[in-house]
Amino acid sequence: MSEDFTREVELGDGRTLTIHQELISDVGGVIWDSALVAAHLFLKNREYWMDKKVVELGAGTGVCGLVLGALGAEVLLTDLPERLPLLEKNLSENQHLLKGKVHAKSLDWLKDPIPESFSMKKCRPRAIHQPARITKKLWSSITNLIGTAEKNTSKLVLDSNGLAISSIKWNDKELKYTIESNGPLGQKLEIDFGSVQNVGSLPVVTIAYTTGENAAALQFLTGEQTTDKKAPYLFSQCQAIHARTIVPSMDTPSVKSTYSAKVSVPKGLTCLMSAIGDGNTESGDVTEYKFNQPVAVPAYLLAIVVGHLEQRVISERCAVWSEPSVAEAAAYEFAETEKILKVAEDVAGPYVWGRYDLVVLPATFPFGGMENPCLTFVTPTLLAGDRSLVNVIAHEISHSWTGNLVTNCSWEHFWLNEGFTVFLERKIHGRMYGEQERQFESECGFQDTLVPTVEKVFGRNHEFTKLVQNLKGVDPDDAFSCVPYEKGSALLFTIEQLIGDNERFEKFLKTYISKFAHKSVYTDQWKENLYEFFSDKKAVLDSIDWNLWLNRPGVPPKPKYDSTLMTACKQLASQWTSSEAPPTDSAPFIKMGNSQRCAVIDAIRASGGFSEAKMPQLTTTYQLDQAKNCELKFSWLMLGLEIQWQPILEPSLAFALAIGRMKYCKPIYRALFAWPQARDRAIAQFKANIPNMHPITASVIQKLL
Ligand SMILES: CC/C=C\C/C=C\C[C@@H](O)/C=C/C=C/C=C\[C@@H](O)CCCC(=O)O
Ligand SMILES: [Zn+2]
Repeated sequence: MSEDFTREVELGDGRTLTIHQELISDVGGVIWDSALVAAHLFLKNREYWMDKKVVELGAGTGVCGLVLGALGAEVLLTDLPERLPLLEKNLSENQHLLKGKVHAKSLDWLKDPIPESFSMKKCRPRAIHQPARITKKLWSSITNLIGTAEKNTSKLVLDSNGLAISSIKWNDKELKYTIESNGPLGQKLEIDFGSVQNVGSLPVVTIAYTTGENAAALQFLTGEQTTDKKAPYLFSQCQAIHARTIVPSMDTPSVKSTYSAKVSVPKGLTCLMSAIGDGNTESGDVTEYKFNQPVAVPAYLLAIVVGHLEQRVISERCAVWSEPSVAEAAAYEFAETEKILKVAEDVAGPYVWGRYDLVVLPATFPFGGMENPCLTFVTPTLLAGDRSLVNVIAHEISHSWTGNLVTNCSWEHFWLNEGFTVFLERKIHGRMYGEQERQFESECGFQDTLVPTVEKVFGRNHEFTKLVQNLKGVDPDDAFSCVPYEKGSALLFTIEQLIGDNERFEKFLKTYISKFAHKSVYTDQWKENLYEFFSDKKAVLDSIDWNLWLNRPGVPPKPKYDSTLMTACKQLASQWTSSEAPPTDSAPFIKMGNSQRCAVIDAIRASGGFSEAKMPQLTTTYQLDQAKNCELKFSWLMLGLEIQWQPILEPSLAFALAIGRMKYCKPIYRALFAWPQARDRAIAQFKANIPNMHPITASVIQKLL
């Protein structure tokens, strides 16, 4: 919509407020309507407001401020400096209607106290009660180099979701465009080139837009919600289909493009992106950062983080960024990053991305890690203090080849990203800690993660237990699980065993990566390449039931693992499950590595029906309630929840509240919602915490209800 328009707000006493669209023009129709809805909600609760001395509204609430002013309230509106002229213009145009005083002042979001989001119990339209934060709308205009348009190109179709487009130009000429709903997947933005001649080979389209208030890819945190509780914070999560909530794009992994960006943030905050930093300049109270990503990437790998960050150098090409209070812990935890990267290059080939930095995000980050190029995002739950969870770093580093270089062409073939990456991650683990460890990690993944997910979470006939899935009409976030990771890596493990030559299989991996680098692939392309490389092993490959592995639901045939380490775990577990007199000596457990300790607890879980009576002794013998390692703590919590052991309730609620990593909070909430005695408390806790949760996490947990 590019025409200007005004909206009327009936005040209910014969007077009408006229409000120009440009007051919130930078967010356009979507938010404009929610602001009007909020205004009408305010009107419905006028008596509630009239007893307020001064109502203080956060950013983006000018419309409601006007309504309250018209009703006689004294209102103090804070908003971003660049919006004040709009606000003041609207105030003066409606001055004759304002019974109360409405003041507008510039929001200095680093210094101003966050306006108390007053407790308007009766109606809390979320769009209103956002305390003043980092600009809720990510102002941006992008210049899209569309590249050489085909001769008869007349239209460009992009994905959008909640973006407020204010103009689209070809060089300086306005282009016509339409926005059509695409259901829950957002909107289809169709730009019509037909009205202009093709000027030269590099048509440049400039789209001026802003993101919506609730862009799913973005989490805005107030200072209070960060680890250090100092400065506001912003981070993105675009995978799988959220890039379209922050940039008009071909939001599919089958399209790749380079990108550059200029980002202005308030002085004192650092901005990083999934790209190479290209310097920054300060002017006044703003710092402008420039970035360049010269390697073509799919839209889901666009990433940005803004916060009070400190850097710790690990090597010439590796560093870790975090809020100051965790900087030393992060530097220690991830000190081996360069070593892991070198092993990965040996397995997969040259590292093409230049830098490999890590940024430790606040606890609301929904995933263990996200493989954003040049800048892996990680959860603070990896800060175990003993480097016992750096397999996630090996995983995200491996994505530099499988996923970021060779990319699944669509989310139905997600296993080409994740199954291969888990396989590479464990190859690195094997190189660093021995083949038995690789076999053990692989068996844990199959036995303790894949099997319970298929059998207990989805059911063995569920579509999402297939390797290649049909996701038509499905939000990939809802289909996300360990299946592509563990079923995919188990298939590769099986093939490698059948080929009977690990070295030769690793050569195949390297060749496959080199052949499909910078491309997007689908399963049959990979399979064809496999047969080509092992043309002398056709009979062996034909012995694989491909339809069962690729297209059938359920648990696949279990590969043959070296179970030396797993057997030790199962033996210790059986001392707890089978004998009346469980062990009292913690030494055998303490001597084990963290993965083995988790395997002991998971084996007890898998035995089914572990006696509640033994939980106190198990907990104290191994001090599980004090576990610093989140993987071990999670296994213990799930054991207690699965047998509905009363003392597990409080620690489970506390863990799910503090940790936004879905690998943990989703199964914990699912178990709490299924426990009659815990359900109401868990639902109340979840709903109260939604404003502090990542939008993706909140949406996924909401669907468990
Ligand atoms: C079959 C599902 C198809 C596509 C799903 C794609 C993306 C789902 C979206 O939710 C994003 C997932 C991001 C995952 C990031 C990191 C993982 O590798 C680790 C997740 C588990 C963990 O927390 O360790
Ligand atoms: Zn991954």
